[in-house]
Amino acid sequence: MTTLEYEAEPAAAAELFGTHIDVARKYTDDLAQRGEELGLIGPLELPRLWSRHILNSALLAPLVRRGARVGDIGSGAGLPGLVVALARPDAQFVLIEPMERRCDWLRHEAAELGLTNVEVMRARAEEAHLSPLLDQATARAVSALSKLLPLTVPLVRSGGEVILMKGANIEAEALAAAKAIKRLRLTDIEILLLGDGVATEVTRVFRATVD
Ligand SMILES: C[S@@+](CC[C@H](N)C(=O)[O-])C[C@H]1O[C@@H](n2cnc3c(N)ncnc32)[C@H](O)[C@@H]1O
Repeated sequence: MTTLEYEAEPAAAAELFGTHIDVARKYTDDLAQRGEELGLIGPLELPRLWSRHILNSALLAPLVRRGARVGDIGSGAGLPGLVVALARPDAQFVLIEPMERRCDWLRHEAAELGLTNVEVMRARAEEAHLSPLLDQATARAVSALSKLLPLTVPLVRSGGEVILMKGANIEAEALAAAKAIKRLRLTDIEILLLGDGVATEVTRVFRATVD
C-alpha cells in the first residue's frame, strides 16, 4: 500500500479536524485503497492525498455557517464535500455528482464513516431540484468560474453563499466571469486565501452572496 503522510502537518490537522481526525484518516485510507481503481484519484496524487487533497479541502470547514444546508457540486471522490461534512457534523451536506460510480462510492463511504449528515444526489447541477434551496454551495475543480457560477448560484437561496475553491489564476477567472457575476446579481464578492500559516497547501476561494 502507498505510504500516506498522516504525520505531516499535525498542527494543521488537529486545528482543522479536532476530535474528527480519526474519521479523516479512515477516509484517506479508504480513498488510498480504492480511489485509483475507481478512477477517483490519479496515481501521482496518492502520496500527497493528505496535504494536497484532504487538509486542503478541510480549510473550507470554518466557512460553513452553523447548521447550514450545504451542497457540494461535482463532489467526485468527496472533495471537499465529504471532508467538510466530517469536520462539521452540525451542518447538512448534499453531494451532487452526475456519475453513478462516484455516487456509489460517496454513499458507501458516508456509511462507512458513520456520517448521518450526508445525502448523495445523482444529478448534474443544472438538472438538480433542491427543496429547500441551499444555504451555501461549494465546488472544487469542476470548471472555470464563468461556467461554474451559472451552475451553482441557482441552487442557493437568497442570502446564501457560493464558496468556490480555485487555483492561482482565480483573479483572472473572476475578471472573465464579470458578466455572469453581474447577471446573477452576486454581492459581497471576496477572494480569500485560506491556510496561510496553517497548511503547506494554501487554497484560494471565490466567495459571494446570492441576492
Ligand atoms: C475534476 S472532478 C473534481 C472532483 C472533486 N471536486 C475534486 O476536487 O477532486 C470534476 C467533477 O465534477 C463533476 N461534474 C462535471 N460536470 C458537472 C455538472 N454539470 N454538475 C455536477 N457535477 C459535475 C464530474 O462528474 C466530476 O466528478
